[in-house]
Amino acid sequence: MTGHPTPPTRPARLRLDALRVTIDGRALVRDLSLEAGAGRVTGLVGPNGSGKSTALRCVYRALAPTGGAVRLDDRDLLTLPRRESARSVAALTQENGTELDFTAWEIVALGRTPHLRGNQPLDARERDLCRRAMADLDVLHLADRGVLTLSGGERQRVLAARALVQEPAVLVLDEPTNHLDIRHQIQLLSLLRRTGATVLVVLHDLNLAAAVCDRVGVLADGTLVAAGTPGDVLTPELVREVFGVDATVVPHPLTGAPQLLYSLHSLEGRP
Ligand SMILES: Nc1ncnc2c1ncn2[C@@H]1O[C@H](COP(=O)(O)OP(=O)(O)OP(=O)(O)O)[C@@H](O)[C@H]1O
Repeated sequence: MTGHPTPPTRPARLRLDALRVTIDGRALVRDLSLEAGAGRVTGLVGPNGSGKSTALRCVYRALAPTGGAVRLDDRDLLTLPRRESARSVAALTQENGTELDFTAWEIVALGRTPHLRGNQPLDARERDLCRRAMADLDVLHLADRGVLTLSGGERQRVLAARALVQEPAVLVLDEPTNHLDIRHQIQLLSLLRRTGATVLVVLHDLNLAAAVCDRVGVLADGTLVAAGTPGDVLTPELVREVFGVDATVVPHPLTGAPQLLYSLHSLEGRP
């Protein structure tokens, strides 16, 4: 055996092109067009039920859209053989099954599956890759633990390591900071900026989105209502209109990124 056939993938430009999802006559995503630049971090934000996860599910092919296309560079992702799209796109989502009682190491190693043939074992580079991803996410000490015994945050970090070792061209993440304490939130988001992959990430925390994203798309009721840099998009007017919340926006004193300040009175006078 002379090593594995698939070299680390280069980032690809990801384009959602008039993406539409209709289920039981209800439009969950309406003609969504959004570009995630190669090697850039693009965020998707919006209220509960606005269609963020549904759009993301089309990208990692858990759901076939009713219309439109998902393009990787100029290839139509949805017509690629599953194995090929699995090599290009890694997903960290709320529906990653970890019900099997594998060890944390085994779960992370599964990230290499799309690159392997049959029962081919990991080579030295791949084992090193797994070790480094686990160290980066602070879970190397948990390598021999069964995932079912891990806390929510520990498990989330193991799944993040699994997505990273896939060395994908595109990384899609649905609320990746779920369960994570603030230190591990910052650790994961700063890792995202360093992967070099094209990242499309759903975040609820607008301040984290402003800190990590090059561009942000805002969904409301399945429709893209704004897209641009966090500074252009995350304005008090937009937050009021889309989320129904009064926010004060100030520049972060160290980075200049917009930071939204709320108070318990931010809903006052609103239905
Ligand atoms: N399979 C389905 N069948 C019917 N309705 C669905 C289905 N999947 C999602 N929906 C509905 O579509 C809407 C959008 O759901 P989606 O999960 O994409 O929202 P979201 O923006 O990710 O929300 P959240 O912030 O709460 O995670 C919701 O009203 C949801 O109830």
